[in-house]
Amino acid sequence: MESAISSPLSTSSHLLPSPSRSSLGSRSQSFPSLPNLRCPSFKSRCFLGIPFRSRQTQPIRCQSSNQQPAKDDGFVIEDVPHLTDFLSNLPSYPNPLKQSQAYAVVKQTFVSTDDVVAQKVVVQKDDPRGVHFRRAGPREKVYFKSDEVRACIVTCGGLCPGINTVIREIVCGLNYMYGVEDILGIEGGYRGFYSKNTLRLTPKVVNDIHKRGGTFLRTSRGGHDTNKIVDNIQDRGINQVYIIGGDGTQKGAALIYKEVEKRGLQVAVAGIPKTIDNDIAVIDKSFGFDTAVEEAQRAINAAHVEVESVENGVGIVKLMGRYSGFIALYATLASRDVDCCLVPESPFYLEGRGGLFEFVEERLKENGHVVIVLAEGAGQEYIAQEMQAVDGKDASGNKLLLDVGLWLTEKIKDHFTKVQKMAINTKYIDPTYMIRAIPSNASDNIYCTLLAQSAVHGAMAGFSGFTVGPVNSRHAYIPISRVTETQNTVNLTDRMWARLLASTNQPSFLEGNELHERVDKEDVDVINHNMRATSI
Ligand SMILES: Nc1ncnc2c1ncn2[C@@H]1O[C@H](COP(=O)(O)OP(=O)(O)O)[C@@H](O)[C@H]1O
Ligand SMILES: O=P(O)(O)OC[C@H]1O[C@](O)(COP(=O)(O)O)[C@@H](O)[C@@H]1O
Ligand SMILES: [Mg+2]
Repeated sequence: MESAISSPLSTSSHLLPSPSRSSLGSRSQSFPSLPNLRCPSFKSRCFLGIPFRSRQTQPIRCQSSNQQPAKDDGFVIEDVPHLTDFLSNLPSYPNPLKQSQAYAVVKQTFVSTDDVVAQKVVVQKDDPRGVHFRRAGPREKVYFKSDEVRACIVTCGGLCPGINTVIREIVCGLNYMYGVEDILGIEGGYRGFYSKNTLRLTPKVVNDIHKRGGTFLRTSRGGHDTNKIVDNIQDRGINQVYIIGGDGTQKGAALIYKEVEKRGLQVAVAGIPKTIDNDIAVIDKSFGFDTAVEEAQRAINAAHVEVESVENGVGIVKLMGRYSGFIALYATLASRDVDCCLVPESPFYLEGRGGLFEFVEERLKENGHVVIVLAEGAGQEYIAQEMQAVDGKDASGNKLLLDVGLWLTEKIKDHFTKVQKMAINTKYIDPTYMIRAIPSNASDNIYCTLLAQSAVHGAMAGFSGFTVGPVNSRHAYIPISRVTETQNTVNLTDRMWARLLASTNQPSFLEGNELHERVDKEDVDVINHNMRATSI
């Protein structure tokens, strides 16, 4: 690999020529006719004659660079920063992948600088073209010499199947594709930058780690100190930082990027989104989610076997999902043994007509047993009202949740024995840590590989302050702020939730037209948010 990098580079005939970044000629170009459209963080940039939009600006309608009126078709790019935004004279080099045997027969090794991924694929004829993200993948030019790269990897937040695969593939991707040999592991999350020694990572060291659960680099909550971290990055001569973690971690990554930019350092900061809850916005799905849904089947199956074997058996399985009930929803749909699924987005109530107790009673009479799956964030307001618990937080500032599974088990037990005078058999299963701790399955492993490689290509190409992930199945570079400003939640007005209701035939816990009235008034995200906050 090294010799391939240092050998003279030839342009393979199979490579389609793609315009270089500078040939687009518009990164630092201003638009005299549109003086107010400057984007503070990305400067004034243009793509196919259309300025990029930052989060601070409104959607832009513009003229092309030759001052011909551009077609106003509502095309918007939400682009990621590039090192040349603040280091204008940074030299670039031909991508060593040009010499790669693996890519020798690939029709188009490099992603065209013009390629973008549409956020919305279901559209109507007259809709504006909408928001797009830069397509991920290798670029013809890189902004780092391979032997000058000193990369580091850090993992933060809770565990999730697949973290080790991402670590492994970043190391192998950097080494095998780009000939990078200097890769450091930061131990124990963000605080490891300034409180621990680093680990040397090589393909050999990480060879088998994808077969294990957890994180080879260990993790932590809290301890994010931007200045100390960036001081450390600077002191160690690190110039590529790969940060694997959830929404909290990505917020931390954005602060690191901003500080790096402020100090004018040639450091690429790449975020790889991790969350078992699947609550990261914009991307299709987070890694480890499929594995978690699969593993949850074992807990649901165990609950079903238990309650089927006794009289009036009530099985309760609590799954992960602080604010988003995706694991509960998908695990329920996959299982077919679940009678009722409760998620944080959908309020429920226990007593009276249409309530959970009535439903449980009906199912017990009908089948002799019932299985309830609930996400950990479901019904929190309900429990808090009763328990008057103090608002606890973890080291990262996340609200500590009360155990809804235990609470519901007690409530059901109480109701049937004391009020209904009916003997029931409750079985409560909380498989959270058993699920989180397993290695990722085959499809998540492949997904993790793509994420890692996309991150490596992006950093080598000089992008920074970005998160990588699939948008409508195509990997894209997404501004970090886009994945941290909102959370992905189960949309009760989507067909997926209706599919669940149709499959379990559970009550919707919503009075008649209440939901539809709200849909008319507000947009879907607001509804989800309101539903979480509604007291029941
Ligand atoms: N708003 C924030 N700004 C900076 N760092 C943050 C922020 N929120 C969380 N972090 C840091 O990110 C790391 C992981 O956050 P946490 O919420 O525990 O997990 P996750 O990233 O999985 O959501 C912790 O080290 C925490 O200090
Ligand atoms: O007990 P821990 O390690 O703090 O983790 C519990 C939390 O971690 C999660 O599994 C994932 O949370 P993060 O993605 O924020 O790390 C949640 O579902 C759960 O509430
Ligand atoms: Mg989080």
